[in-house]
Amino acid sequence: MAKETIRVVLCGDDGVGKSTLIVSLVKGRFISNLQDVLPPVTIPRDFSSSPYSPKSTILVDTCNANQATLQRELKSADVIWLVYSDHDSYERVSLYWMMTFRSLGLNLPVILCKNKCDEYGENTAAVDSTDTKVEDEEFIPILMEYKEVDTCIKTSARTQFDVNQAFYLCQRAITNPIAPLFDARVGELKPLVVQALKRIFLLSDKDQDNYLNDDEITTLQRKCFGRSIDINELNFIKKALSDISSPTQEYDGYMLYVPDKGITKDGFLVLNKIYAEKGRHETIWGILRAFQYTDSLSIKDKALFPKLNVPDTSSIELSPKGYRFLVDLFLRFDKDNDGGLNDTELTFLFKCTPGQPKLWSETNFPYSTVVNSRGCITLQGWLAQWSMTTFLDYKITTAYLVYFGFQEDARLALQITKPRKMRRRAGRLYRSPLSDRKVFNCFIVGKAKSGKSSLLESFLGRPFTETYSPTLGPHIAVNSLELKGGKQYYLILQEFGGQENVILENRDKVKNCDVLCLVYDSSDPESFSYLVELVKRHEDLKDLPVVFVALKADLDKVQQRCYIQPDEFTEQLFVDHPLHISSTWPSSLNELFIKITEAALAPGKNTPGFPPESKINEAEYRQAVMIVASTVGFISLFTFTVMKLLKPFKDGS
Ligand SMILES: Nc1nc2c(ncn2[C@@H]2O[C@H](COP(=O)(O)OP(=O)(O)OP(=O)(O)O)[C@@H](O)[C@H]2O)c(=O)[nH]1
Ligand SMILES: Nc1nc2c(ncn2[C@@H]2O[C@H](COP(=O)(O)OP(=O)(O)OP(=O)(O)O)[C@@H](O)[C@H]2O)c(=O)[nH]1
Ligand SMILES: [Ca+2]
Repeated sequence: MAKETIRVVLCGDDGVGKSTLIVSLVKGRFISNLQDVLPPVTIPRDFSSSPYSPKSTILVDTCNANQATLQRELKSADVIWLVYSDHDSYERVSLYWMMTFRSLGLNLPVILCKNKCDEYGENTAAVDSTDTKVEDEEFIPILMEYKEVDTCIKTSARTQFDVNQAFYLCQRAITNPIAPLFDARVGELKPLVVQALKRIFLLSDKDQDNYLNDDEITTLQRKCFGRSIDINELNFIKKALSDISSPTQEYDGYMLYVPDKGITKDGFLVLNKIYAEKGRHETIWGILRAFQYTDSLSIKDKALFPKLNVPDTSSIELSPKGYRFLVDLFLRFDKDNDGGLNDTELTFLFKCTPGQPKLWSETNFPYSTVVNSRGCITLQGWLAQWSMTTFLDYKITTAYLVYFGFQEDARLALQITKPRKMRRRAGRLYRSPLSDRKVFNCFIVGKAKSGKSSLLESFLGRPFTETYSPTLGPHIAVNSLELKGGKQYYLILQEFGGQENVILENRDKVKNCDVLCLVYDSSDPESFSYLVELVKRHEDLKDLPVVFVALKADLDKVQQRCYIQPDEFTEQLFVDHPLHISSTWPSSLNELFIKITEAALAPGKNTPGFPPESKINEAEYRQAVMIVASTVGFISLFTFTVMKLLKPFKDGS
C-alpha cells in the first residue's frame, strides 16, 4: 500500500456521537459528556494488521460550529466517517452532507455510520438480528444514489457495538478500495479485474482441464490467504454456485460448478462478483495481490523487473531453477505430448501474458531456433530461445516468468556470470578463460552470398537449400550443443545483413560478442579480400577471439584475388588457418560449432596478434641472452643450470 498514513475525518450533525465514538474506540469504553471537539488521535498499526494496512491512522474529530475548519479538515481527509443517529440526522445525510462533499469537490470514500443503535433495540444482543431490516431500508437508497458511499454500518459507542468494525471499514476503504474492482452502477466487476481474474484462473488451473478442482482451490487459497480452505466453506461455495446457476435463478444457463470436476472460469468470476456485492473487497484484493497486482491492476513493476546489479562484463543466464520452470511449463502446455508446441498450444501458453515478446517476433520466432518437421518449437528450441532471450535482455525473462506464474522472486531463475577478467601478454590485454558461462554470443561476418544464412540454418538442423535470398536485416539463431565430456552450451549465432558495419562499429555490441566468426566463400575469388578489409577497418575486432572459416568446401577451391592468401593472413595474426566446411556436410559443421564454443571458453588462444607461448618464450629467451651475456655472473649461473639439467642424463646412462 502506497499510503503510510491515512486520515479519517468524522463528521455529522451535532450530538450524533462523533467524539464519543473516537473515545470509545481508543479507550475501549463509553465516556459521556465529552468536550465538543477532540484533538486528532493517531492509531498505529498493530502486529495483527495486514501488510497492506497503513503505518498509522489519524482520527480527526470535527464540529459544525466552525465551517471553515470543518471544510479544511474534510479536504485533507482520505476517507470520511459520516455519522448519524436518528431520523433527522438521517434525512440530512442526503439533503446536506453528501451535497456538501460533492460541492467541495471531494471524491472520497464515505463510510456511513448509524450510531446509538443501543437506543433502538431493547438490548444490544437483539440489535443485530431484529433491526437489520430497518437499517437495510435506510441504507439502500443512499448506497444506490451515492457511489461515494463505500459501506454502511450501525454502531453503538455506548455498548462498543461494531465501533472497531466501523474503524476497520474506514481503513479498508483505502487499503482495499472497491472502486477499482466493481462498477456499482452496472453491477459488474470492472474489465481489468475480469482480465486479471481470468489470468489467475488459468495459472491456478494446473492440470488445464478448465476447472478448479479441490486441490487447485486449496493451493490458490493457501497462496492468497496463507491458510487452507475449510471443507464446509468449500462445500458452501460449490452449493451456492450450483444453486444460482439452476433453472430460473440469476445465472440460469451458465456452468459455474460441475460436480467431480470443479469450479469453471465463469464460476470463479461470479464468485468474485458476489464477494464484491457482499462487500468482501479484501477477499478479491487478497487474490489479486497474491498474484502481484497493484492498486491500478497492473502487475507490479518491482516483480516484473526486479533490480539486478550486473557488472559491465558479466552476462545473465538462466539458473537451474529457471530452466526447470521452463521445462515444466513446456511439458504442461504440450497437450498432445508430441514434443513440440503447435500454434494453439503456444497461443494458450502465452494467454496469461501480454503476448509473445517483441524480441521474438523481431527475430522470427520460432525459426530463430530448433523446430520439428511440422515447424513446432521443440523443448530443446524452447530452452535455447529462453537462454538467448535472457542473454540479450534478461528483463524480458523476469517479466515473462512472472506472467507465467513463477512463484518466487524472478531473480532466482537467473544467474549473473562472473565479470570477465583480462590478462596481459606482450603489453596487450586479452580476455581470460571462462568457466562459469554456458551461453555464448557469436557474430558471423563475411561478404554477401558467402553462405552465412545457410550456416545459421544448418546450425538449427534444417536442410540445405540451393535457393538464395539475401539477408537484409539482422538474423539470429540459437541452439544447444555438447562438448566432449558432455558439458552443454548454448550458442547464439548472429549475422547482420546490411547492418554489419554499423554493428561492428558499436562498442556495446562488440563488447557482448564472445567470438567473431570471419567467413568467406572458398569458391569465390573475391570473397576473402572482404575480410582483410573488414579487419583493417575495425581495429577493435582484433581484441576478440576469432575463428576463420572457408565456406562451401564442397565446391572447388579457388585462389583468392587478394594481396594475401587466407592461410598466410591467419598465420600473420597467429590464429588457426581457416576451417574448411560446407553447409552440405553436417559433420564439418559440428567441428566448427565446437571450435567456436572452445574459442569462447579460451579466448586467449584465439585472439589475433599473440604469438603462441612457445614462440614468445623463444623470443624472450633470445632477448635475455643478449642482455645478460655480457655479465660473467650470468654465464656461470647459466652453466650451472645446464650442468644440473645434464647431470641426471649422465647418471641415468
Ligand atoms: N445512547 C447512546 N448515546 C450516545 C452514543 N454515542 C454518544 N452518545 C451520547 O450522545 C451525546 C453526544 O455525543 P458527542 O460524542 O458529544 O457527539 P458529537 O457528535 O461529538 O457532537 P458535537 O460535538 O456537538 O458535534 C453524548 O451525550 C453522548 O454520551 C451511543 O452510542 N449511544
Ligand atoms: N554448394 C554450396 N552452396 C552453398 C553453401 N552454403 C551456401 N550456399 C549457397 O550460397 C548462396 C548464398 O548463401 P547464403 O547462406 O544466403 O549466403 P549469405 O552469406 O547469408 O548471403 P547474404 O545474406 O546476402 O549476406 C545460396 O544460394 C546457398 O544455397 C555450401 O556450403 N555449398
Ligand atoms: Ca463532538
